[in-house]
Amino acid sequence: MPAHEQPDGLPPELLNNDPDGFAWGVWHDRTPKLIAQIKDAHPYGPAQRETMDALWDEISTGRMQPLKSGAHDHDLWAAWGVEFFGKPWLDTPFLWSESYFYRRVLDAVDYFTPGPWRGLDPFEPMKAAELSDPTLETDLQALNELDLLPPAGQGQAKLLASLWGNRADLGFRIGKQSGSLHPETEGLISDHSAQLWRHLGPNAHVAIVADNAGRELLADLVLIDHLLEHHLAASVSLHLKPHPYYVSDATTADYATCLRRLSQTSGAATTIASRLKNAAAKGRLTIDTHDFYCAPWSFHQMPNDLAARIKTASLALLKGDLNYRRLVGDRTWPATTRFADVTDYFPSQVAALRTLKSDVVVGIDKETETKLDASSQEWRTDGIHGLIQQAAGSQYPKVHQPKDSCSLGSGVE
Ligand SMILES: O=P(O)(O)OC[C@H]1O[C@](O)(CO)[C@@H](O)[C@@H]1O
Repeated sequence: MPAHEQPDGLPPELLNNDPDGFAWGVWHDRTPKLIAQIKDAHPYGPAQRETMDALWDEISTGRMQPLKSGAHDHDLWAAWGVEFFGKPWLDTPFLWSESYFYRRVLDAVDYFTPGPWRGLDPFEPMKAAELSDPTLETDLQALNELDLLPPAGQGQAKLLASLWGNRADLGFRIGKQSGSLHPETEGLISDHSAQLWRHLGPNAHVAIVADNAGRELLADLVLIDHLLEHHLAASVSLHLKPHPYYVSDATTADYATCLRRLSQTSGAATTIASRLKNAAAKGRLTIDTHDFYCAPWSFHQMPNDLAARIKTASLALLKGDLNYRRLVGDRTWPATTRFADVTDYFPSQVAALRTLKSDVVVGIDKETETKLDASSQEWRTDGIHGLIQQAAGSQYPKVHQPKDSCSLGSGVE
């Protein structure tokens, strides 16, 4: 057995404690900056500020603590965190701990606590700033020219816009220069888009598991409209986060805000917004969510009720880096591992649209990997490279089986 493999045949999970790993920079560089930004963003009182500072102390010098005892989901996290609480944050898995960090932020700002701060999205000012960026108006006006292309060309352009919209991720940009943006296909290191389109048609039901609000969600909405308008889907369900997460992840409130923003630009954008509202009114565009979308586990542990809903989709389109980590497992997979091999447990046909922002990647051919490794680019994490991957079907042998689905405790869907 190769040295990097675990006895169950899976490569090890990515942890936080590798100074050369991507997670190291997230904890040492981005996290303190993000905490400072959240404290700046709202007129929080001393208790919330002290709790935020204590969280940073705990991460940087202490051991991981459970949620405060009154939290509605205290027991759930207590069970989920049993092997991690009491350990230094750096000694825990990256996927698990980053998710828990965002839960602790909501705790610190009293997001779920009955009282005046309940329900205030700590990341809202950062999301709002993106929607009022003056360059956004020019980008939305460009939709008018797109209308002049033949439908297939429009579709491909909108698919790529939805992919590259994932570059505009607020959490990821903290502490980074905004890298030079590649036009369209430059930077695309794996492209199964032709295969992806083959799953679509007049009777298709598409589930889009969204990632970020702002520019990315706007691009997703434009793509959804295209699918519905051009008979590439009979219906679309848009899966959003049940509460704020990973800074810019889209919630229902963000969806409503983005639709409003679309309708504020005259021409094609307004037309798209009104068609989408119409599709929502007719039930062709539905919104879905599940607490599991903010759980710290990979999709191998997707609860049965969510899996049953996803299973009705002809194609599930998973957006972004975090959904990709959860789909393939946040592990040290060789980059040449087949995408189909690590995703065939998923309840439906699945495609990933992801800008690479963290270490894990699969489905890259050897030649491309060698070329990228030889370049001076940090191609796995620089937020510039992207992929569109789709498993051709289940003709490959299963590499691993889904684990038991996770329990979300009582009171959850
Ligand atoms: O918004 P996305 O594309 O899911 O990216 C989130 C990524 O950003 C990070 O949080 C880094 O800041 C990654 O750990 C994470 O996978």
